[in-house]
Amino acid sequence: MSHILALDQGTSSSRSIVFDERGHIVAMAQREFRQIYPQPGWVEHDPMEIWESQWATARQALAEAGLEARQLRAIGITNQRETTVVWNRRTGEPLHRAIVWQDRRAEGICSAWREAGLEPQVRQRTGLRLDPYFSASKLRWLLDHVPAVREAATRGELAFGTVDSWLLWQLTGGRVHATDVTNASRTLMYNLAQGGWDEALVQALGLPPEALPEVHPSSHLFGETEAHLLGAPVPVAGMAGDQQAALFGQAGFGPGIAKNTYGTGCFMLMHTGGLAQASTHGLVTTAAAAAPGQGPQFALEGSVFIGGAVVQWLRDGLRAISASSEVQALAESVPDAGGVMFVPAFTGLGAPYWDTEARGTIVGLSRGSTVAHIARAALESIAFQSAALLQAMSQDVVAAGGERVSELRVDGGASVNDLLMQFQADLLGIPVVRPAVVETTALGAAYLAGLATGVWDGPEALAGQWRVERRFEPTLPREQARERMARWDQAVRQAMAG
Ligand SMILES: Nc1ncnc2c1ncn2[C@@H]1O[C@H](COP(=O)(O)OP(=O)(O)O)[C@@H](O)[C@H]1O
Ligand SMILES: O=P(O)(O)OC[C@H](O)CO
Repeated sequence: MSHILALDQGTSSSRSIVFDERGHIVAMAQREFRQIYPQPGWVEHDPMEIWESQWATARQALAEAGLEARQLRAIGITNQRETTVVWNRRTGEPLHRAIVWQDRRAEGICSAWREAGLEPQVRQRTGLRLDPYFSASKLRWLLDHVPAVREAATRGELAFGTVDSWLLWQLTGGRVHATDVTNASRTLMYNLAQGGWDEALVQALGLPPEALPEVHPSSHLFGETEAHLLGAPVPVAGMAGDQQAALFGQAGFGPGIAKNTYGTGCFMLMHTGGLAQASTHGLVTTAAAAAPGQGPQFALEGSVFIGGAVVQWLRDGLRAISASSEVQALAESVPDAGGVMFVPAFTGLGAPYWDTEARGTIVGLSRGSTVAHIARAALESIAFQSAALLQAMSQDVVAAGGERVSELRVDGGASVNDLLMQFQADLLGIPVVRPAVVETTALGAAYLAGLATGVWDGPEALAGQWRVERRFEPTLPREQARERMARWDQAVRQAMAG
């Protein structure tokens, strides 16, 4: 039996999972690490904590699987995307804490770029928008504010990377500085149509091209780990950003397949095949992970900043529940939200609205409203935001003469909530499908690594491994679903107004 180790470096924890060749989980280890909030709107991680927590879970998962490193066929890496790490390529020393994707400090840099008229070329070349979410503005902030970063750049010693590159650098003992197309496509510097760093754009953004990693396909032999780290060298043969890896792990290998991950935020991706389709409805275009021989693949993506995090707010902010798992029972204790609408725009609104100024809003309260109605409205807000993404995707797809999505594949921590999944199906009017293996992110990374090392011949062999655990069929009449969406849109307008 062949085994693959997937390293899943997420925003709040590092996880390592050993899979066998049937895609079954053999062992898993997880470790949380520090979230650092130096100022409101800023979020940082310590790059050494990222690496050490990841390395520790890799050793632990191997031990729990009862395997030695030499018995592994390959390692696949998947990671929180956009998060920006800078280090000295001569000494290997990090030059600053990692600036996390959620961090909004580069807003001023983005507005200056917008004022300089860069937005149209950024959109056209990278498929993204000028938003501090993406890496380039974070790198520029580091160059502008941290003398050590600027000096390293002047000496040609600066290395920039997203978290995949940083882990690969550590795993290979500083021998390999590389990334994959999916991570590169989240930096604002990658040219989707040409496939590679966009030198003219990198120059226009005032960034040093020699600091960038080499870009390779996601299923590729990136390098071998240093023998002493795990006990034997192991090929690193797959790398992808976590949302693209999840699409791959959901057997999203070709056009028309859509998945939504319900974690802290929600990330919906729809595969568009070999076509890098531009969105005219507030989504971004991104590289999808591809199997060897498939050629470049793309997806439309929408990100919701506050998804499952609204349940954390019910727990920690409102103290309405003491554990996230209690939210379903509280919400089900009332037949509906009683007219309450909750827009959790705590940090502004992401796709498809893109409004940094919007703030959390609860409307429709009456004398009869209780905390149960608010909890129900909070859960519903996750589904409303996701429905707005799917609506935008359908509009884009139909405008390009394509087919609407026929079902939504789901995963992530909040996808265990049956009430939420049923409401999602009701709003969308299409089935919502939850697979048996919900660790789709790590599975996708394992698939990419296994495909590059001959564990599987091609995506056809993997499509057969995808199994449905539960299918939620829509039951709400479409007219009622439309009315509810209209009320949601109205509540969003109120959140955006103030
Ligand atoms: N039963 C539940 N119902 C709704 N949300 C839940 C439930 N259990 C966990 N969550 C939410 O899921 C999120 C965690 O999901 P996870 O996929 O681990 O997130 P991440 O990868 O972003 O850290 C948290 O925001 C939590 O509030
Ligand atoms: O680490 P996660 O699962 O919260 O995912 C973060 C995303 O990749 C950010 O774009």
